[in-house]
Amino acid sequence: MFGAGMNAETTPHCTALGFDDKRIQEVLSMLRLGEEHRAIADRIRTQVIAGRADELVDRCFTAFARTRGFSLIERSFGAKSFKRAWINRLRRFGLDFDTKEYFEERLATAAAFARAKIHLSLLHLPYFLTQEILIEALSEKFNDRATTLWPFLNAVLKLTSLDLYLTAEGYRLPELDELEGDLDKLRQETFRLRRRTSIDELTGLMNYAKLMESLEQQINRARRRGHESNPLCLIMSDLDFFKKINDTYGHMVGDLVLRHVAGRIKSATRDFDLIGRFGGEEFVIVMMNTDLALGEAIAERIREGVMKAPFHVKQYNIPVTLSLGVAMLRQGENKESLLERADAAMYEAKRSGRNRVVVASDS
Ligand SMILES: Nc1nc2c(ncn2[C@@H]2O[C@H](COP(=O)(O)OP(=O)(O)OP(=O)(O)O)[C@@H](O)[C@H]2O)c(=O)[nH]1
Repeated sequence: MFGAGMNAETTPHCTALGFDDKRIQEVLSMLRLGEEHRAIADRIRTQVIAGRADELVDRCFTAFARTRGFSLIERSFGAKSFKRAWINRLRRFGLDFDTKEYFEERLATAAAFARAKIHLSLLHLPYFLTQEILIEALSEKFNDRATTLWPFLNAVLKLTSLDLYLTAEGYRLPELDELEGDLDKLRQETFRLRRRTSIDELTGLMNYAKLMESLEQQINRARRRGHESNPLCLIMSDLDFFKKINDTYGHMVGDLVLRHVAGRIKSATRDFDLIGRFGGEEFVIVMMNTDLALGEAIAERIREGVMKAPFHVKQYNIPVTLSLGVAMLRQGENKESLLERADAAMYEAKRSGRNRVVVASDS
């Protein structure tokens, strides 16, 4: 609202528009407003405005209230309170113009008007009218004695310029809000897209692309740090006779089974192991700082975790087992070769009866 009171402790509009102490000083020096204007503004308040603020505003308020667009001010802020605020602001003319609070009040007022979609020129008008009132009142008081009058007129012009400048700045705030809102939406969209491109929607595990990217990164890391001290193991696991589950209970139940299996694999592994859905009913686990013996133990734990109890899906109890192949990264080996060896070990587990772990030879 025009001239409404404000909370001196917070200056959010100043902050949003970058009006820190340095920028405030820049603005004041641009307008050549200095210490001497404090004293002049003081004299204007005490010698010209004091006791006459109502009358001075009254002189032009009726005409102002007839301007096109005033009804918008009336609707948004109320004509009476707008007038009262104008009078209060006149009483405080130029008071503490070099403080953050002064800037904040004008910026906040302008932002409120801009948000109410009231045109900037309509808010500029009371400042121009205030300027006119004061020039008239000063001319009357000093009887047009130019040399005495000039410093006062000069202060009135500069302080009005400051108010107009701050008003125009404050009008930018809704635009910034909008930009910030758009940025927020963009961030959310990016986040959503990133999730969609890296997460398997059914199980919440990494999808194939993300899994491959992470595997590549971990292999490079293991290479940099040395295979000996940083062994890397990979498990390829595949549900046994999953086609039968789909055929018996339907594809939707099959999907839920896959989701439950993913959950049990997660519980059987460590927080820092990487788990991904490799394809239909195949899961891959990448384990850093894990040698073949430990890799095998974790694969065993996964197998037992899945087998230990049937999955309750809808009204069915569905037993599921996994076949798993484990391979450890060899010196100079790439991800394709590592995956192939783990896959071959997994097929070996299938061939030799399923529901078991086979370890690929590391030599
Ligand atoms: N419900 C569901 N089924 C899938 C999905 N992806 C693959 N499948 C099914 O998984 C089954 C895999 O069957 P097969 O490759 O013959 O293997 P299996 O029946 O598990 O037998 P073994 O692997 O030899 O033990 C097929 O019926 C696929 O349609 C999926 O996302 N959801």
